[in-house]
Parts: sequence; C-alpha cells; structure tokens
Amino acid sequence: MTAPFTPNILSIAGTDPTGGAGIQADLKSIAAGGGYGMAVVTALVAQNTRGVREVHVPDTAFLRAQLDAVSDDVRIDAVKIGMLANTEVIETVADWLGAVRGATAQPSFPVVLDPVMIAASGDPLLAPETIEALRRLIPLADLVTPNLFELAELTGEAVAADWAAALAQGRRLAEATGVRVLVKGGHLPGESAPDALVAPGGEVTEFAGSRIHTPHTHGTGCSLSAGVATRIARRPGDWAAAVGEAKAWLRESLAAAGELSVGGGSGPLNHLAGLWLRGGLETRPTAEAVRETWWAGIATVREQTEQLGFIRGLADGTLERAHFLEYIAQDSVYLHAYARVLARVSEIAPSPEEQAFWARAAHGAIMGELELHRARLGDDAPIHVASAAPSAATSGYVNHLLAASTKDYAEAAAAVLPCFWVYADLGKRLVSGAIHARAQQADHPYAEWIATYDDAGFAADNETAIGYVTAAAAAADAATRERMWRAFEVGAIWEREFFGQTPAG
Ligand SMILES: Nc1ncnc2c1ncn2[C@@H]1O[C@H](COP(=O)(O)OP(=O)(O)O)[C@@H](O)[C@H]1O
Ligand SMILES: Cc1ncc(COP(=O)(O)OP(=O)(O)O)c(N)n1
Repeated sequence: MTAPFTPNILSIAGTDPTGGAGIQADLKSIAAGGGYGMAVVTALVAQNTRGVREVHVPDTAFLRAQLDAVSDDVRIDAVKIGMLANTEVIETVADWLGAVRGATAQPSFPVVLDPVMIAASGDPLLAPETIEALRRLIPLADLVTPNLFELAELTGEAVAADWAAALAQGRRLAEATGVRVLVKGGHLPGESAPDALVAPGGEVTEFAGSRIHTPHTHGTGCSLSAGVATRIARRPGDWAAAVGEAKAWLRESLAAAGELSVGGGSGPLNHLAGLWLRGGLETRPTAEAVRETWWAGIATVREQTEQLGFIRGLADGTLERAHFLEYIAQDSVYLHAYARVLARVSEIAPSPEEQAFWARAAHGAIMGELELHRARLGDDAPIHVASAAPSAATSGYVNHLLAASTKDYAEAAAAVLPCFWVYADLGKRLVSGAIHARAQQADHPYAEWIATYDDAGFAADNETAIGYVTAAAAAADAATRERMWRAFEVGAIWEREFFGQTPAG
C-alpha cells in the first residue's frame, strides 16, 4: 500500500488564543483535510468568542525570519494567507512570496488569500488605510476568498444585498485583478448559504448550501480558505473540486459546532467532528507493535516452559525414554485436532493467501508431523502409545483451540499462533544449545529428534503466521484485539502445560 501524499500547507495569519479562528483554526482545518500544517504568525490577537481585545503586531523583520525559516527548509505545497494587520506586514509577505515562489529550491505553489478585514464581532483586523496594499497583493494569489463586506471593500462598492449582486461584484473583482474569486454567501439573509467560484473570464461555478442554524460560526472564513488550500495541493489545478470538498467538510463541522462548549459568544467550528465520528478516537498499534507486546506478554510463560523438567531433560539428554514416548503419543493426539482447527482457520480466512497458508499448515500438521511421530515411536513403543487417549493437558489445549475456532478468524488464528511461535522459538533455542550445550552433541540420545526443530520451512511458516495474525490484530478494533490477545496468551499457557504433562515435569 502506498502512503497517501500529505501536502505541506503554510498558514500565514494572526492568532486566536481560543482556537476558533486564525492560525489555530487553520491548523485544524489543514489536518482535517489531510495536510501537514505549518504556521507563520503575522499578529498576536487577544480575542475570544465574544470579540477582539488587543492586537500586537511583531516587528516585520521577525515575520520575514519566520517565513524564511519555513521556506529555507520545507517544501511548501500551498499557502493560505489570512490576517495581515497593516501595510508593512502585507509588503513583507509579498516580498517573501516574490523571492521564494518558483525559485529552484521552492517550486511554484498555489496561494489562497483570505482578505481578512474585520472579525464577526465587528472588530477591525486590518488597518483601514491598508486596503490599497491588500488590493496590490491580490494578483500574487491564485484564489481570493472575501466575505460580502470584504468584497465590497475590495471593489469599493456598497455591500451586496443579495446573491446576484454578490456574484456581479465577484465578477468585477476577478476581472480587475485577473484572480479567481470565491464569493461567500455566509452573511446573506435567508435560508441559503451559497458560495461561488468566479473565474477572471467571468465563468461561475456555484456551490449551493442551505443555512445551518447555529450561532457558532466563528472562524468559518479562516477554516474554509485553509481547507481549500489543503485540497488544491492534493489535487493541483482542480479549484472546483477543492472548494466543493472544503465546503462539504466545513458544513459537517459547522453542523457539529454545537457539540462543543467553547466560550460564551459565537463559538468555533467542530473541525474534527466528522473524522472522530467516522474514525473514532482509538489509536491502533502497528503489526510490529502487536508482535512486540504479545511476545513480551508471554515472557514469563515462555521462561516457565523452558524451565520444565521435560525441556531441560530433552536438552541435556537425561529425559527418560518412557516420558519422551508419552509426550510423542500426546503430541499425535493433539496434532489430529490441531490440523482440524487449522483447516477451520483456513475456511474462515479473509484472503485467498491466508486461506492457502492455513490449509497448507493443516496439511503439514496431519501428514508431515504424524509421519514423523510414527517413525519416532520406534519398535520399543508400547502399543497403547500409538492409540493414546487424550490427557488432561491435551484435552484442555484442544478444547481451547476448538472453542476459538467457533469464533471469528481473528480469535481462531490468534489461538493457533503459540503452537507455531512458542514451538519454533523453543526449537531454535534447543538446537542452538542455548538451553543446554549437550543438545548440540552428535551422540545426544535425542539428537535425531532435536534436529527436526532445525527446519527452515517451519521457521518461514512461523514468520508468515505471526505476520498474518499480528496484521489482523493491528487492523482490529480494541475489543477484538483484546480477545485475540487472550486467545494467544491462553494458547501459550496450554503450550507450557502440554510440554509439562509427563512425569518429567
Ligand atoms: N450558517 C451557515 N450555514 C451554512 N454555511 C455557512 C453559514 N455561515 C457561513 N457559512 C459558510 O461558511 C463559509 C464562510 O463564509 P462567510 O461566513 O461568508 O465568511 P467569513 O467567515 O469570512 O465572514 C462559506 O462557505 C459560507 O457559505
Ligand atoms: C486572527 C484572526 N484572523 C481572522 C479572523 C476572522 O476570522 P473569520 O474566519 O472571518 O471568522 P470570524 O472571526 O469573522 O467569525 C479572526 N477573528 N482572527
């Protein structure tokens, strides 16, 4: 699976410490649209949901330093410009755009300009004498997104009283500047809140929308423009799609604004409501993390298994043959049932690859292993060994597997995994002499049996089984993952009980 393209989106705007407008809103909007958000602050605004209290505009040399810090290091895929406060700020941003956009280090990127002038509360966010400088900035943008008041200021006309008048003003602005205009109808009276893209040639693409009845519209313009910048970076050139998708997202965020409880005035959008609804809040581990956690989770059981008299005796060669044969007999009984469970796992596997893998494992268990065991029993095996009744440990283990196999694929596959993983690990440690050096000597009484653990094919199958089960666990919801872990853990405990069932302990 290829990773989705995550565009780097830079917001150049003022702040809102309550998080509803300005840079704080932009970053949420960018994240909600699938972008990586970056922010250069033009002005620090002491505001909340009720209004603006104070504005502090830092030295523009520092503004330029922030802009350069970003462009000297990071590929910029789109820029959204919001509050610019005064002429000096506008000119600093214009100079920086002229210097970096299209330069070798920074290929051209789209610019969305939200010509912020006043907050919804009526407080000014741009010095009035600055309108002319803002008009000069527009040709550097690819899209300008004025609300009705800003449109009127930029065209030098009265505020449009209806949608037709707003569109006509938008056409005049687009023609005069040569830049496409997004005319926004959020401040229109009535039941509709339409928007329209107006191209410099006069072509209009309308985006209808009914009015959402909520007082919480703080930061809609900021959020929409940042959302369009994010989407145009993902789909270069398709402005209609970028606006359409951003508006759809804005509408669901506006509709969910009432779920928040932020301030006593006009509250913010619920920027991530749609994502939370569809994706939830749960963090899912990677398959690698599941592998690590589960293996560590059965560390004590694995250690106890390795300390069993049976395993120590098998390693150092002191295991009594009668106990060995008893184990082999129970293993044969177990493998009959295990093969059936593996066949069931294959039957309910979600992909043909997994289906084939588990079916092959079932075949291996019933054929290869049983043949091996028959051969291992030898002439001295008492008759009853070949047709042994299941012991308590064997029955317990088999019942656990059978019960899991009546559940879903996730739980069934997790239950059968310890028989791959614990067995393969124990075998590797036995063969390598890690449990006892004697296990590596050719005259070891169980040398031939120990050698069977050193099987590259089984080691590869073990990795495949771990891969399928941990991937299923990583993709599962928390409750299913917990059931899988329990099935796996209990399976590992039964592995220990199974190895420890002979009088060797
Ligand atoms: N009550 C509302 N219902 C539906 N959409 C709205 C509402 N208020 C604003 N919008 C939408 O929010 C976006 C911003 O519009 P607007 O409020 O006009 O700009 P600004 O926030 O810059 O003043 C537009 O897409 C507009 O259609
Ligand atoms: C720092 C800052 N920038 C812009 C605005 C205006 O945001 P807008 O999206 O137009 O929403 P309202 O505030 O008008 O509801 C702002 N308030 N602060």
